[in-house]
Order: sequence, then structure tokens, then C-alpha cells
Amino acid sequence: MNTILAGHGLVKTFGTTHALVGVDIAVGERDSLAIMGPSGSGKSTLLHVLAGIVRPDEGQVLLRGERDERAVPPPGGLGRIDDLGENRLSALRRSRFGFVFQSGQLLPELPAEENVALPLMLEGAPRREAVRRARRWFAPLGLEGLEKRRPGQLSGGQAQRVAIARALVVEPEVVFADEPTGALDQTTSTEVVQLLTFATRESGAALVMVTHDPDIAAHCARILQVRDGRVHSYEQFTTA
Ligand SMILES: Nc1ncnc2c1ncn2[C@@H]1O[C@H](COP(=O)(O)OP(=O)(O)OP(=O)(O)O)[C@@H](O)[C@H]1O
Repeated sequence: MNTILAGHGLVKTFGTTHALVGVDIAVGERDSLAIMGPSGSGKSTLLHVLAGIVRPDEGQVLLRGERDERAVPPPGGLGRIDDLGENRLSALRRSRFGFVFQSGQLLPELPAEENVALPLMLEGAPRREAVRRARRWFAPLGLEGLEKRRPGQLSGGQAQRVAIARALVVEPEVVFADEPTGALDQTTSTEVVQLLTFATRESGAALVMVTHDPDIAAHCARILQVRDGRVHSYEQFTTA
């Protein structure tokens, strides 16, 4: 596996709660990894630490191609990101990562196409160009004809597909999804996770997904089980 993102010895404590107590994890190119575990086991914290949203107390997060300012080049072309300044880290999150959350992530006053275009506009693309690029994602995600709808006029499944388009529009290297089907019924969940895994793989990105649902996790190539802030086990599927 060609590792593009890794966490080494990750520790995170909130007050007296030990959310992560020494996690090692590697994400490969075009990998799809489901993070599972009981409530409170540290799944979301692990995703947030890997995505540069939460800084670990100990350990390192490494990303491919991230230049390390120290004299010695990082092993395997990975460079440390957990110690970057806030501005650099947020620029990196915007340009190299895509995010899909459970729900409520779309701006209600913007039409779907502008919601998808938003990350490009934040990167400085002119509105017209950003919307043009955003529209390209509607057909592959089964959203044709819904470009002008506002989030309130979309079903839960359609809104999640718009969120997937928004995550992929920047052509990220890693897509992070935290319970992306948590607010959907079972049939819609299956459709959404199929589109998420397929579109992410087609785009060339890796997927890191937190879910408590084994049927949803089974759409990923690998499943990592977390218990009490530790990696409990890895399961690998050859067919996914
Ligand atoms: N910002 C925070 N402040 C205080 N405690 C936190 C914070 N974030 C997480 N925790 C605590 O850290 C532990 C791990 O939380 P985390 O959200 O990572 O678990 P999880 O496995 O994703 O849980 P769930 O499945 O319920 O979402 C929990 O005990 C939680 O209460």
C-alpha cells in the first residue's frame, strides 16, 4: 500500500477523557477505510485529528507531498501536518481534503450548484467558473436537474449527494466522512454510500469514513475497529 496519510502514536485527551491513547493508522492511495467502534470509543476524534481539525496532544499526522521544512526529507515523501500554523492547516484542509458530515452542512440560502461551488470560491475561483466546474458533478451523482434547488427543497439523500459533490469538487486527496448516512433510511443509506465510495475512488481520492453501521462499513476495502481510544483490529476485504 502506498501510504498518503498516516497517524503515528496519536494521543488526545479532553479534560479527564482519554479519547485517543496511542493510535497508529495508515491510509493508502485510493484506499477506503471505515472506522467503527462503540459510542465514545474515539472514532470522530481520530477522524478529526487525521483531517487536521483537532490537534493531537502527542504523536504526528503525516501527509504525502507536504514539504517538511527540516533539512532531512521525510520518509516515504510524507510530511508532518499536525504542527502547521492555523492558516496553513486550514488552507491545506480546503485544498487537499474533502468533508462529508451527517447532515446540515449545506448553506440553506444557496442553490445546490453554489453549495458545491463554495470550496472553489473559497480557493479564489471566480463565481462563474466555480459554478461551471460544480455543475459537472451533478450528473455522475444522479443530481441532474437539481442544480438550482435550495437544500430545503432536496430530500435527505439528495442533500447528501450534493455534499459528496462539494467534497469532491476540489479534487481532494482524501475524503473524510463522519456518519455520512446517519440521518438516512436504510435504502437511501445504501445508495448514498455506494455513490460516495464509487465517486471517491473514481476521482482518485482515498476515503476515511466513520460509521457505526456494519452494512455501510462493508462498502469500504478495510475496516478498523476502535475501542477505548485504541485500534482494536483491522479487517481487510479483497473484493471491495
Ligand atoms: N470536544 C470535546 N470535549 C470534551 N470531550 C470530548 C470532545 N470530543 C470528544 N470528547 C470525548 O472523547 C470521547 C471520544 O469521543 P468521540 O466523539 O471521538 O467518540 P465516537 O466514537 O465518535 O462516539 P459516537 O459514536 O458517539 O459519535 C468521548 O468520551 C467524548 O465524550
